Amino acid sequence: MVLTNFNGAGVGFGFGIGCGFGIGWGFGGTPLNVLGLGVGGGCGIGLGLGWGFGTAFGSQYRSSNVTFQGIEFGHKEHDNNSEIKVLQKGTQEALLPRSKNVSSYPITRGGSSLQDVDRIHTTTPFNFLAPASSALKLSTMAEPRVFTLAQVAPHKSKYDCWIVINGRVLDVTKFLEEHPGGEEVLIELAGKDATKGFEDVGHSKAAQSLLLKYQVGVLQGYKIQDADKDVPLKESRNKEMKAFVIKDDPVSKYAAILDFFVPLLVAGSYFGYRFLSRAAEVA
Ligand code: HEM
Repeated sequence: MVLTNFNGAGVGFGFGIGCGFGIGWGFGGTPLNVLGLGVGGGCGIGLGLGWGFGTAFGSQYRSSNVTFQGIEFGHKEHDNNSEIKVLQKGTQEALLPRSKNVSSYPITRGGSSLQDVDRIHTTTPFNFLAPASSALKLSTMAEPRVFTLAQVAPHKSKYDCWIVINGRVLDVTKFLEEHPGGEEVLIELAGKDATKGFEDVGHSKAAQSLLLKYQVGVLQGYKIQDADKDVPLKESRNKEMKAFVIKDDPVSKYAAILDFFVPLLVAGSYFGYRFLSRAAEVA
């Protein structure tokens, strides 16, 4: 669970006769479903129930899972049992256990024992996370650009941020703000080999597929397997995602609605009761 602070438009209730200010319950954040303390000013009508608009301040607990292109990113346990499908020359498919790191398949150090491996497909629909365009760019590249660590090292700022993961040289400048783990970790490792950090976190398969999107070359001493030009590359089913979407916890949404209406009901009943008893007295 993650605590999120918000400050958004709110609705407050004021009690009094005539005009007055009230402190009550408010909604804020986007979408307007977050409960917080609201401060509102309003004029009383009739029995003096005042409504006002103000600002709501508060905190909301949300699930730490994030949704990216409609897919929930969790932790590595999510896909521990899944398998990786590796297409080999021709149409034959081979299944490899998940325990092997997907990012190590298409790239091997100093020549490879996986000469027949052409391209990675996953059994989960994560292919489209690395858009076809970038996969195409990589797989059809005659020779990927080769960099030494010394050449990667100068790209170490927030505005020009490269890291190396499993021999892939990645330009993650545009990914910094989107990274669910925060931009700081990436900036800290900018210009360096971040393989250990990346693997220690236990990134999901989806995260590993994302690496392809940011690859600009390979580290000297590593080699990308040739892609099989006969296998057509599928176009991305989804458009490229611009931002992460925080998935709201449905429970807190209902709780917020309940918290909003219960006080309203109580106040309504009280003023209704007073109105009726006064009417009975007059009669
Ligand atoms: C291009 C490289 C990277 C990509 C594409 C990437 C992607 C992601 C994604 C998609 C997540 C969400 C959780 C998941 O699906 O695993 C995540 C979480 C995270 N990443 Fe990365 N990441 C990268 C590099 C790194 C590096 C180098 C570090 C640190 C050394 C790091 C640290 C973290 C942390 C701390 C989290 C949060 C984990 C949590 O919520 O428990 N990431 N990353």
